[in-house]
Amino acid sequence: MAPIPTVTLNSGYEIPILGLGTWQSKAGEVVSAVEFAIKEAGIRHIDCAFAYGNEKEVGEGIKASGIPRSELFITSKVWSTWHSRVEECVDQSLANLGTDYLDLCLIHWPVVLNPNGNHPFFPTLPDGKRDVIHSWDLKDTWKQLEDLVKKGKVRSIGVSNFSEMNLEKILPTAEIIPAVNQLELHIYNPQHKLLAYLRSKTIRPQAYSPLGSSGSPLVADELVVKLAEQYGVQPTDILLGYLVANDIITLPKSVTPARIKANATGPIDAWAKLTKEDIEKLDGLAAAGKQKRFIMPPWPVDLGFDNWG
Ligand SMILES: NC(=O)C1=CN([C@@H]2O[C@H](COP(=O)(O)OP(=O)(O)OC[C@H]3O[C@@H](n4cnc5c(N)ncnc54)[C@H](OP(=O)(O)O)[C@@H]3O)[C@@H](O)[C@H]2O)C=CC1
Ligand SMILES: O=C[C@H](O)[C@@H](O)[C@@H](O)[C@H](O)C(=O)O
Repeated sequence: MAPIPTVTLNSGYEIPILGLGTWQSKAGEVVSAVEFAIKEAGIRHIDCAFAYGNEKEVGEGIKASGIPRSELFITSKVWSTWHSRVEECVDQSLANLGTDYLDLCLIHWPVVLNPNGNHPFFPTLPDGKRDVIHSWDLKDTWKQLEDLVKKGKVRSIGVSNFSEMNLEKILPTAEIIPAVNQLELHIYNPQHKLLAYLRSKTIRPQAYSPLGSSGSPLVADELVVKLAEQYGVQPTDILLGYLVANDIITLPKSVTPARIKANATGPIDAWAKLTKEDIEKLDGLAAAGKQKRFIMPPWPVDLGFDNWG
């Protein structure tokens, strides 16, 4: 099995271009999924988050794989109720994952939720809306992450779900430029303008929900099905290969062994087969009327994204 190619982050560290997503992977399924991904599918990159509530089981899967920690790339994310307590959040992720450092740690969302509200993860106000602290300055969250790099608890730091508007809130005072911005990226939400901005700042994009999230709805797209038939590959290979061809770090989630294996190998072959014209056609689908986001939590604030809502 050929190793999955890596790309270099602005921090100098290498990251495998394909990883395994773990959001909504049930505790009872994720241990064996992670073990299988590492042992049998050549996956070395696992995308986790404190808020997913399954990092302990992900850690068990990592341990069961028997692969040395130094060969793995593990990402976690600081949840919105922990912006004022970044180290506390990261320490819990480290303990759950059974490691003493993260390869990458992200701010999960550029929205701060009340740490003293009516729920530890999703506090709400009496009107049912999320209980957001509007006065918090995102650069203070970023500074805490920079301090964790200095302490050796995290190697690279980045953001997730940040528009240009929110990146501009941290970049002027940042000592460390974010290594990545993890975003919803796929054929129906390619965010071309934001990607050009990120590249101008050396920030690498990471694609979440590359298959359209739960149930992988994007596999039914007409052009994707046509290209898959033409090249004798799976529609998922076209969806993931398209992102990899655009130099985007891609994070498909699965708890199904055959799919985990297919997602780790197929896209690299598909990437080699896709022509410039194929990529241009896939790049143009959203502008031609198929623009769609699948992940739009009810944040009661403007995130500064095009095509939100
Ligand atoms: N930063 C953020 O805010 C976010 C980050 N993420 C990250 O990105 C990851 C991926 O995104 P996610 O939203 O989970 O969705 P994906 O686009 O990865 O789709 C996951 C779905 O596709 C199915 N699937 C996977 N592989 C195949 C295949 N080869 N053939 C058919 N179906 C397949 C899975 O089923 P099954 O598991 O049953 O096999 C699951 O239902 C997350 O798990 C998480 O790590 C996601 C959303 C937001
Ligand atoms: O990483 C996954 C997603 O960001 C997920 O954590 C959120 O969409 C969350 O369910 C929410 O409702 O805000």
